[in-house]
Amino acid sequence: MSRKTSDNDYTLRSMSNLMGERRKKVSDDGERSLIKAPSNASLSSQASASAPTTAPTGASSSSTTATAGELERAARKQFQQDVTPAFVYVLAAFSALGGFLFGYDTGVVSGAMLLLKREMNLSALWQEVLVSSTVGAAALSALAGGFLNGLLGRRVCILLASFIFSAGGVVLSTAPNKEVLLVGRIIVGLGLGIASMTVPVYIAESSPPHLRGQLVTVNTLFITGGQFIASLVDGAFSYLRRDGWRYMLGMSVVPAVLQFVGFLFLPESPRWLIQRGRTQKARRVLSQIRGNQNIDEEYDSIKSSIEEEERDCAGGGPVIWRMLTYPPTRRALIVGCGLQMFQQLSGINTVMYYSATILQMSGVRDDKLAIWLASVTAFTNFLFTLVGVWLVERVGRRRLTLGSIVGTALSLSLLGIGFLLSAENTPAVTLHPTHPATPNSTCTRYGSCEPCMLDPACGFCYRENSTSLFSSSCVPVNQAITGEAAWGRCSNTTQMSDGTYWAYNYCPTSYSWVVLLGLMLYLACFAPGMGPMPWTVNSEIYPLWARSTGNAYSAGVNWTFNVLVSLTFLHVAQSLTYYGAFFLYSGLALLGFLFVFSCLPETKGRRLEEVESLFESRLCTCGASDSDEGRQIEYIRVKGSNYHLSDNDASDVE
Ligand SMILES: O[C@H]1[C@H](O)[C@@H](O)[C@H](O)[C@@H](O)[C@H]1O
Repeated sequence: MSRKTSDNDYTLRSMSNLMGERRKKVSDDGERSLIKAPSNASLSSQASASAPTTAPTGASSSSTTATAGELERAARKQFQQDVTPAFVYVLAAFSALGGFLFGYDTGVVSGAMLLLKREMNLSALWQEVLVSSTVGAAALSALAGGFLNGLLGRRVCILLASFIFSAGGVVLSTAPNKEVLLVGRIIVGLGLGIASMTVPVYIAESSPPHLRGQLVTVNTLFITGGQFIASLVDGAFSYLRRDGWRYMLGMSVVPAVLQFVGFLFLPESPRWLIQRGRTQKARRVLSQIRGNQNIDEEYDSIKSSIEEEERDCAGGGPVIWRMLTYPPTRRALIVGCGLQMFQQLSGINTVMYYSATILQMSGVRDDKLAIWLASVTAFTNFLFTLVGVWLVERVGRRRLTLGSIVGTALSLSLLGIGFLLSAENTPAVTLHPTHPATPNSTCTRYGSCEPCMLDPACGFCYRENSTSLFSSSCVPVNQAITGEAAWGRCSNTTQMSDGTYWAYNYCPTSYSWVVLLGLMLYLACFAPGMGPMPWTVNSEIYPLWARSTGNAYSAGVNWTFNVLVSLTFLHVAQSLTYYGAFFLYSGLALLGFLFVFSCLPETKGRRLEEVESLFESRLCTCGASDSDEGRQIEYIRVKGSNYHLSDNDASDVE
């Protein structure tokens, strides 16, 4: 608690220990020279210096010149080879199957719904209920997951989640009617909530500090990978005349069973074991996941930090109450929940959900092709999450998130501009037919495509020749099949042989390239930072006693805003237009930037036990109040430490 440790201190200390113990051979310009291990301080200072450094050589008389960066890189590489057994990667990969299921189950439903609504004759309300029931159930079970994690441990919770996923998959694929489908979707949501909050915590607690960010970010890579695979499965099974949705929804059983079996053999988190007093087991697990590294230092540090926590946080009341009344954890919770909220407010799931519509706007009018091309969007999200995995330990969480959210805000504005240009140049309605079947239809009132498209009850029916649109009308939609008009020229299919088209949810435009560019830029900016960092940061900012509760609440916030944003998107677009909606999300992302800028400290390279101290600093002003400062100083006194309130003011508190 009272440790004042610089970034990477642990990693560098361990590196220099290794180097000191064994005098590593480091290859430089093809010449092998024995480099004397620098002390921790000198390694740190060398690392910060940019001038070339002459590395003192031991046996060799020739001196080798290496920059501090090269030295650090070589030492880091050697260190990582020595202390990162393959087991940690296996453990992270099996855990991240939870992320895969998260992505698959949230992604597959849009394609499944296209088939289901036809086969089961689902009303719009039932479709909405089936989609959002999973996300709603996930929000609730994420909250319950906090309690279960503390009680049963991370491993049992992951086993439970994969069991629930498997059961949900079986129910969905065999459902005889929509009521059973709803039960299946709720079951899957219960698994999702538990997995989404447990997996990042489990990976973070098992990883060595220098890999933690990367391995937790792999979980988000699996989420976006799951969404991508789901889009391919949707495309493939959309050709089946009957029961395609059963395969789409049922396929999730495969990764769920794989994860369940894998976790029968994987160990519990060593931190949870120590907290529960199962110290022998914890030591065995630590040795297993740290390979040939000496685990004493890490074990002692976790243990003493838990003992301190138990002493200081012995006060009663539920964990969430203790978190809210203790300034460092309150600030951490605000940062964690705020990040998750802004992730969803930046509109990722509207972009993912409406990518088919956006693609249609760009001229892809064939439904099947639009479904296939939507997988290009999902793939872009996946690809750029990979960039995040690569960057997280290089540039750190804070800079990655800040850069990502600025880019996200700008590309959302570009999307807004694309929609604005399309709206300004929207084609006029030239014909105003009526039909006795829909006497009170609002569709006949509209003079152009834009307002017609924004009304969910109407669609735009138009004929196109090579240069312009002519004979266009706004007609009511067939509520059972939104791909068709209720009557008239466009009532049989979306594209007629004479060049007549039915556009539902979009308008023909020549500015679609701006929208497409905005979409690609959006994903390229969002996916490396704002996509994974909320999950990664949340897995590391809470002390052990508050970790599962903190993650439960922040995951709950993520799911709640997910359902809020995706359910309200069409209504927001209706009242503000599409461009208004995207400008709104852009503004919200800018607010998110201010929030991240003032609240998110850098956690890269620190041991989990050290991260709490970052939220004791006055520099992190989120959630601080005047009375807190007194409490905080008192708290530091109780610890009897010389802890610096912040690195900058360097004033010790006795
Ligand atoms: O981090 C993930 C990821 O960005 C997904 O693409 C998105 O669908 C989820 O809502 C989000 O939590």
